[in-house]
Amino acid sequence: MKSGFIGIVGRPNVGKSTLLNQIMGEKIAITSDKPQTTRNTIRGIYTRGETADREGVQMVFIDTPGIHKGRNKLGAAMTDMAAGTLREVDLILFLIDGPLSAGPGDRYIVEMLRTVDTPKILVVNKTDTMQPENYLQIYNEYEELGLFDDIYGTSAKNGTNVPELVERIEDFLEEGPMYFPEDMITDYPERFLVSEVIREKLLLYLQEEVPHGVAVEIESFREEPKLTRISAVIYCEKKSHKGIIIGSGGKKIKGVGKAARLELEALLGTKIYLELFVKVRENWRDSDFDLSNFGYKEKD
Ligand SMILES: Nc1nc2c(ncn2[C@@H]2O[C@H](COP(=O)(O)OP(=O)(O)OP(=O)(O)O)[C@@H](O)[C@H]2O)c(=O)[nH]1
Repeated sequence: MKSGFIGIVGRPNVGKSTLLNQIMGEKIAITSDKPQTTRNTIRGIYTRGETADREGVQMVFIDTPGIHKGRNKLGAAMTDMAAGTLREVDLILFLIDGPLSAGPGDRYIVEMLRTVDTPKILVVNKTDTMQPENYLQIYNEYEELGLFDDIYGTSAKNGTNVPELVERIEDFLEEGPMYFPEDMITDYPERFLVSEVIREKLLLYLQEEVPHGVAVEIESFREEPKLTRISAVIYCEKKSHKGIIIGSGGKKIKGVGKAARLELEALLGTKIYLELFVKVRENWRDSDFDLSNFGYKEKD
């Protein structure tokens, strides 16, 4: 069979998680319309068994966090993680959703990609929002760079051209082992999934500057026969943020907890008792200790 690792890179909000979910056909990466949602690397594993006329394939997708010029240590650590990923994978999918001339974000990634030998496919996503002439302009602009082995237009949201892209990815993979069991979709521990779902709900319920200064840590995760008990701490940067997260009479935090619990019950297929606490930890985004503690940075 063929197998390999595929890194997905692109500016925040271009649709990396949506594409991954579309390929996998199941919700594993967390999406939201606020940028910088995905802080950790999430893997999706796509396995197609061998049939009479086709060999089997296993693709291990690595969803890198949004690469961007880091203004603080969190941003810089995210960019480092993504750059390291690019060198190790068998193929890079670079997602964009607009012209190169539109902003510095994509240019920054293009410059990074120039330094990496790994084969690359450019994915022009959100074609459902583009006029054909806009698509053509983007296509030409990028083709002139001479950096990509192929260019695909997709709508990750609708699934347009996604199966074709998956087929093309296969061309870049070589004979290799099954890295993971056939029925495994993601190797991320449930704990991580839980913290991401809680964080996603926070992003939905909170406005403006608070969400990105928020981290979620799972304190305990206990599986009982008919119930999973989870207790999680939401860390925020300021005392005033704590008040916003809790809301008057605890309304906000109850809403977050309920929405997270319902989704987690569906995802994990069990009843859940979810307890949420809010704590203030000033400047956690600039602290090396806290970054590694929350799992956003490799420990030294
Ligand atoms: N119209 C349209 N919207 C899309 C498409 N793909 C993704 N989106 C939307 O774009 C937003 C961002 O999508 P994500 O998948 O979270 O983006 P991401 O690149 O993973 O973002 P980060 O995790 O922040 O790096 C969401 O609101 C998606 O619904 C698409 O093909 N068409």
